[in-house]
Amino acid sequence: MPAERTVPVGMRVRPSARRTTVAMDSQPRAVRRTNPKPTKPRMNDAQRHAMQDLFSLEARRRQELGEQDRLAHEIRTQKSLDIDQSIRAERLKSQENRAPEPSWRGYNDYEVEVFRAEQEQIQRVLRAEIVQQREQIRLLRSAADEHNLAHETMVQANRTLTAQIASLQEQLATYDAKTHTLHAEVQATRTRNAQLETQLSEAESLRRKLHNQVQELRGNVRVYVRVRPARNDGELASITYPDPMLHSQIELLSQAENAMGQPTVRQHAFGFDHVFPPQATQEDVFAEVSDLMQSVLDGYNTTIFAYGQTGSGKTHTLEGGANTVSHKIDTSAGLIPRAMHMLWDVAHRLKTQGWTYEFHAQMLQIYLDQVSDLLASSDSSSREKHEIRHTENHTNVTNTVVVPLSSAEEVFELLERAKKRRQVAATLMNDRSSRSHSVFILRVRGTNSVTNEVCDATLNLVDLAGSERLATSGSASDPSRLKEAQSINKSLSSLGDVIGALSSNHGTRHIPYRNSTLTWLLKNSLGGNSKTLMLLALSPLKAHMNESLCSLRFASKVHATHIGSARAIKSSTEA
Ligand SMILES: Nc1ncnc2c1ncn2[C@@H]1O[C@H](COP(=O)(O)OP(=O)(O)OP(=O)(O)O)[C@@H](O)[C@H]1O
Repeated sequence: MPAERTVPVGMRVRPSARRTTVAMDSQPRAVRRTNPKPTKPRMNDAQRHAMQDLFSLEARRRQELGEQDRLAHEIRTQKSLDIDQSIRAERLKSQENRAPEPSWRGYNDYEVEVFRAEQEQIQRVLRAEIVQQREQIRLLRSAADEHNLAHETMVQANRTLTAQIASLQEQLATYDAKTHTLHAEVQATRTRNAQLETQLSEAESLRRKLHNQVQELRGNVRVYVRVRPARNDGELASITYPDPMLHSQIELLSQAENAMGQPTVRQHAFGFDHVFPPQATQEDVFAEVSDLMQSVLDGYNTTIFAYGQTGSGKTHTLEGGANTVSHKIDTSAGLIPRAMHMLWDVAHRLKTQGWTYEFHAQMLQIYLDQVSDLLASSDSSSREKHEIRHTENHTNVTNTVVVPLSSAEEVFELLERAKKRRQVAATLMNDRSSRSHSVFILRVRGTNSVTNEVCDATLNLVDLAGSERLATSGSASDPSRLKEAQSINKSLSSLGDVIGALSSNHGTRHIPYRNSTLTWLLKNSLGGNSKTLMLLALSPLKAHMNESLCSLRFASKVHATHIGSARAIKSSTEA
């Protein structure tokens, strides 16, 4: 195996390696010089292989080093080429810009200068970018802050609204529950009210029924008292109504003197079927009278007479402020128009049970004890003589106008016609005082096509002349007024006599109906076969206290009268 080794082409041998080679070469020569031919050391195969590996490793290492040197050389070469190229480019650029020639200090300085300039330029650009970025970051942060703040506010507002919604929902639920409870309560109250109304209505019907029974047992004379409201026309009397629930009592306090001549107060208490205080309306009064209208359709003769001193409200109660324009019932309408409307209404309802009713009206006046016809023409009235005739159940007055009525409204025209003919004269107590008795007579005939029943009844509504005494009315000084007052008082006292006789009559005693035209006309209405209502009108004034007491005493007498039980007048069309 040779001691020299071959170096690959292009591979530079390092000095150390060369030295090693020299040492290796010199040593064997010296050995060769000093020693006789040495015996070749023998290497075994393993050593030989190790050596071969060593050599091949060394060869590879050297090859790699040479390769690295070659690459480094190429890079340097390339770099110097690049620098030359950039120098040429810079020269061209400077020539183009006519910039002063750079002060050359060699390639390295120039390279450093260019590099520094580039770096400074890059730094400037980067700094500017940094500044821009910072500004953008600052703006973004500020926007983010604002956004965060707005978000926070919205979150807060949202939280508040959510809380409010929850609270409102809670309130709503409470209200719902309350409403539900209230609905249930209202429903229960309505049911209870309906029950109470039914009970009340039943109780009212029972009350009226029992009341009618009591009236029939008492002989069918009812007495109602009505005190008219004050009209600023004087000092008020002391009048009280002790039983506001039953409305049946009235008490008056009067000034008097005792035996010693000292002033004392006297109490006068009266009881009637009903007492209406001044605040009672026309409707209230009619409500207590309306059952009598049903009695008329059932065939009972019925008489209502208004009694009381002048100006106490008799005409107002019976006729009221009749609405002559529309002929409708308004609040001031009195008993007569209301009664007519009710009769027509009930008659209309009874049609379904086969009843057909006919109505005929008359209006008479008794003035100076003479009957006259308020519906007759003015000429005939003065000439005609009227005679009162009684059959068993009915009373007829000859030569009087009987008007068939086809509607309730027609009665307003009759009242107007009658009012014009009624004798009205001025007195000291009432400047439109009615100096005559007026009688509205309604004949009712009902026939039933199913049962063939016939009902005949008469309704008398009597507006009596003022009951005042001669001294207080001022009639004494005027002969014609005196004659009127005497006639009025005579007929009213005859009425009292008849009622007195009826109350003490047991079927044997003579009843003085003929003592006055008034009592004779009302014979069938007072005699026991009819229902009678006396409506006493009272003045509320202290100045009329004595007249009021007289009227109350007379009404008490009537109230105490028993004149038998009324019976309906019924027959059959088949008879
Ligand atoms: N209840 C009342 N409400 C309102 N005003 C009333 C009432 N009663 C009577 N008046 C009024 O009192 C006045 C006299 O009443 P009215 O003419 O009815 O008395 P009278 O008793 O009929 O009198 P006379 O016997 O003189 O005819 C009238 O103006 C009437 O309107």
